[in-house]
Amino acid sequence: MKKTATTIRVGTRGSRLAVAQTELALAALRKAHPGAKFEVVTISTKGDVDRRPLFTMDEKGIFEKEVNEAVKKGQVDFAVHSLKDIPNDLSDELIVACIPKRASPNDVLVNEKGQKLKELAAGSVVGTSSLRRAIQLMKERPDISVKPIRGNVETRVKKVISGEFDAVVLAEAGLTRIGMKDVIVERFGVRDFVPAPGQGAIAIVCRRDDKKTIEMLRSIEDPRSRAEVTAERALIEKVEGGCRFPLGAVAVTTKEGGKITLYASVFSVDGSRNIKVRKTGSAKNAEKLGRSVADLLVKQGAQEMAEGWRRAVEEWNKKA
Ligand SMILES: NCc1[nH]cc(CCC(=O)O)c1CC(=O)O
Repeated sequence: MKKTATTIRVGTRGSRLAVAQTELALAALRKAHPGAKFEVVTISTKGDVDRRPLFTMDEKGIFEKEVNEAVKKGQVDFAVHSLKDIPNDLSDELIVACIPKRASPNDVLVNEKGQKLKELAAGSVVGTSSLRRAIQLMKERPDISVKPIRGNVETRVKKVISGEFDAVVLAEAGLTRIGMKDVIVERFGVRDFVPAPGQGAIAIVCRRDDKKTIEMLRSIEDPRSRAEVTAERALIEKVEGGCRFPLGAVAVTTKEGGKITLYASVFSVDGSRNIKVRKTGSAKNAEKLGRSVADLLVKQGAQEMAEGWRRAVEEWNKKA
């Protein structure tokens, strides 16, 4: 009798972006494993009813955690996430088994009128819930008003179209993946407007002891992307955990390959101080590069800045 292939269950959040990313990963996996059968299991989480926290970022990854729980329990074989949304301290039973080829890490400005950041009228209301984006916007344009915005990517775009916001800042990767890149007006350079660590990368999480799945996922691993995000995440590991702190970090593989340059940027609460660091190192030792850039940041006072943010965020949360 013909043996039927077992179906591999794939967990994802239900947002349009999460589903699109899962389909992208599956398209690559199907190519590498033509015989394999996949079933997408949408795990609806609290995050999908529009409850992402605002500026607090305290609960980073809570919704992704729910999906990872399903992996742990064996309800699904692996889960597909935005790397940027999953915390460094993954549960011991789980691993990031695969980083597929990363999309652009850049942030972009979205609005209806085709206005670049420089061209927005004074007093324009720009939406973002990221401290990192907010502080970089305010530094460029102290005369605009940066306000928190809720909702998933398409909701945020709708809020610009409806006129509730004059513009929003989003990740180019997310907009592109859900087929909405035509609303992009301006693409910020990663050295001027430093993205979040891991931005643009997809992480596939599975059980550490599931050798078969790990092996299969390895077929779509992109070593360059892995090295880049490893450097970025090693950096946040060493600088105050990264939460509640507007830390930008992006690693860029050099043209010749083999080496990566890691750019990092942190701001003080009032935006008056900005520490920017850059270092190039071997892609083979990406973790070491991340740690050494962290050391450079700390030497220049990043830890004191982080403490300032911790206090400020506590105050905001009390008021919220
Ligand atoms: N926090 C939400 C989130 N998580 C991943 C993306 C986009 C894709 C990515 O950054 O990899 C977004 C939206 C955004 O930041 O615009």
